[in-house]
Amino acid sequence: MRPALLDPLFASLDTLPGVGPKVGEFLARLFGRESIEDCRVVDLLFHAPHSIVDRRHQPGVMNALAGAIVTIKGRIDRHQPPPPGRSSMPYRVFLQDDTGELALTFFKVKGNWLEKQLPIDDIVIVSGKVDWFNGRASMVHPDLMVREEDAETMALVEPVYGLTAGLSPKTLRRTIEAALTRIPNFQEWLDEALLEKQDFLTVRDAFIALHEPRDATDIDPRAPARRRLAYDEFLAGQLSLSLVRQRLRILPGTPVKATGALSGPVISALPFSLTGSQTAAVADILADMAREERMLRLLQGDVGSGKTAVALMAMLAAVEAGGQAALMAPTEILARQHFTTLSRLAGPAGVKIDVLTGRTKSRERDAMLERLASGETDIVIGTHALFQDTVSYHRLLLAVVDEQHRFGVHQRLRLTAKGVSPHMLVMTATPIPRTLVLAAFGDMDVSKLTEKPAGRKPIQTVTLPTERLDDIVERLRGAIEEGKKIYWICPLVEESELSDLMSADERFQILVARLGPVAGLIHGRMAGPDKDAAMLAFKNGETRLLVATTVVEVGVDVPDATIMVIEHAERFGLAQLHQLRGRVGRGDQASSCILLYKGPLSQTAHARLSILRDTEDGFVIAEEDLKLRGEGELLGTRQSGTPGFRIASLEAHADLLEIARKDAAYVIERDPDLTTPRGEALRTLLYLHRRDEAIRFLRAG
Ligand SMILES: Nc1ncnc2c1ncn2[C@@H]1O[C@H](COP(=O)(O)OP(=O)(O)OP(=O)(O)O)[C@@H](O)[C@H]1O
Repeated sequence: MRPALLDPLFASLDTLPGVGPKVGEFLARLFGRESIEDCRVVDLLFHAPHSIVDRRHQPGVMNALAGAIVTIKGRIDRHQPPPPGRSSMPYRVFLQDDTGELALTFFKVKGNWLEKQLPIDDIVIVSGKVDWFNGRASMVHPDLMVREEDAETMALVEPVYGLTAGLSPKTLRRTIEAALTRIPNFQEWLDEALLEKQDFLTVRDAFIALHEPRDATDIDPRAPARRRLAYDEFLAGQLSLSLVRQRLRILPGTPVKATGALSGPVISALPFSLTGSQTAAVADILADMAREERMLRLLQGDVGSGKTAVALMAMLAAVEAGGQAALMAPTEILARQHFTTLSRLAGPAGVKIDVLTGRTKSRERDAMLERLASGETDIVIGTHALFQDTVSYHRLLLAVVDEQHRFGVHQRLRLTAKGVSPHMLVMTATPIPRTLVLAAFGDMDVSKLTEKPAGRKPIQTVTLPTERLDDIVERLRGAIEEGKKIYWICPLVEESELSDLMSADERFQILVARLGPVAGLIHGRMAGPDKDAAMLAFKNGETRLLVATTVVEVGVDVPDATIMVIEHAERFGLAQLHQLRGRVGRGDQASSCILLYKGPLSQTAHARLSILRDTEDGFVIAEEDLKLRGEGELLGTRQSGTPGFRIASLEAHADLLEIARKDAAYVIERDPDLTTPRGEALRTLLYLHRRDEAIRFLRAG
């Protein structure tokens, strides 16, 4: 049971003042959750600021750098409302300081609030982003405007947070401030000696310091508050992994003897022969599965290296031994794609396959659950719906978890907690650095697919500025006429006033207007069946160009798609670009990838794109990504930190990971059921970091 002391932090977000349905929806989107019901107050605490606004530094208008957020104190000189009847023109208020003039620019101004708030000759302090145009400085909708006499009320240093369209910085900050008041006084779960040695803050102080930075050094991952929280995050992860391993040792596995009765015919019907790496991985897996001990193996393979075929061979072995296998995919699209592929490959051999996702209708679902429970179904594919409490298996011998790069042990834990003890194969895309494997999975056996299937041609990658868009569209017209298939990737779905990113919707309209009805559209906010239809139309060739967001990033397999255009490539993380690009070059035709960027590029962004242009080796890319991200440039939405961690970063906190691993081992050895006072406190830690599923394994849980 979760300690009562955590209740205020695990209350739903809408228990915080100012969080209604609208703000709730924005926050859910910010945290990547379906709805506000899935968000807790504690989520806000872990949403760390990525920079600060420092209003102590007031450079003067003429010294303000374009694009920088600056604070300027000056006298209001004059107002320039839009001419009558031209309300779409901006309202400008001119402010002067010793160095020059700044135009405060406002759109859609109603009433006379500006005259009241910024009367002529008043001295005011404004803060916001400065733009330069023809030697004139302007600031569009300042973030802050206060009169000189109210200056004390102004926060001199403010944290800046990642936002989502519609959510204002002010609202988010107010909500986070409210969340901070809910932090209880925790019983310390760290060892006294470690606290002293590392000079760690208490958890409560660390959260407060995280959200109340006093200067830029407080934003650095090495800041004391972040180190404390990162350590806790690693410790919670390592502890829960150790608890699982301890449990795994207790529950024996069932030895699985592959007979070849199914895999034989399936292999001979494959349209290709397995690569050496695939064969070796299959051999490793079958050897593990034949043992009494349960398998816990990681299958790593670069994009397009053919992990699915390996997983299929393992699943067939389970079926041959009279059992069942489950394959859990990270997304609905992928679950359905696996279903189609595996049905095609294994269906003819008489293997019964079902697909179960959150979207499966209740009647169909009931029938499916019955088939699973009776053992009629051999292989079930699905999303996390597979491991809900209502699902019971006849004889589950193997669980394959296709994690791609959503690392975490949660689903695996849930499965083990169901009392079944299948062998476990975890698949991840992109070779990931060893430290990351350790952080995400603990010590696991690893098989790697180092070879690409024969006949693959290198993907020709070019980087081009957005200005070349028209040429590209013309070239695509030619390519479509030749029968080629093209992905066009956009970063966001919605048109946002705050950003100049081209949304998928908007790009789709433009491309249809230019190229005709050959284009399709797919994005995360579409209804499930619409997504399927869009994918299918592209697969079948009814559409030849698929405008997509990153929903196609993981696993999507359309082998005859050969061209990919990625818009705003500079905004994606390297590993993510590698994943995206991996959607082409999956067949024997030559493929190309066009990375469109909007300049000017920062040095890091430039380096990032060059690496991608120069190599297709996922391992090199992953290592470089880790190195480059360290430069503090927060590009890419999900790739901006270490996957699966909210504060901890392997790059900045590798030393802490090692300590946490030892600490966890020490605890488990002496207090395997977490019953000592420290053990009790550590349970709170596990809940706080949502690693509490491990607690169910404890005898006194
Ligand atoms: N040995 C092989 N020879 C030729 N083609 C193969 C071989 N193995 C798999 N393929 C094909 O290569 C493509 C990629 O395989 P698969 O979808 O399993 O990749 P993956 O490793 O899951 O990659 P990603 O992570 O990019 O999705 C598929 O179209 C598959 O049919």
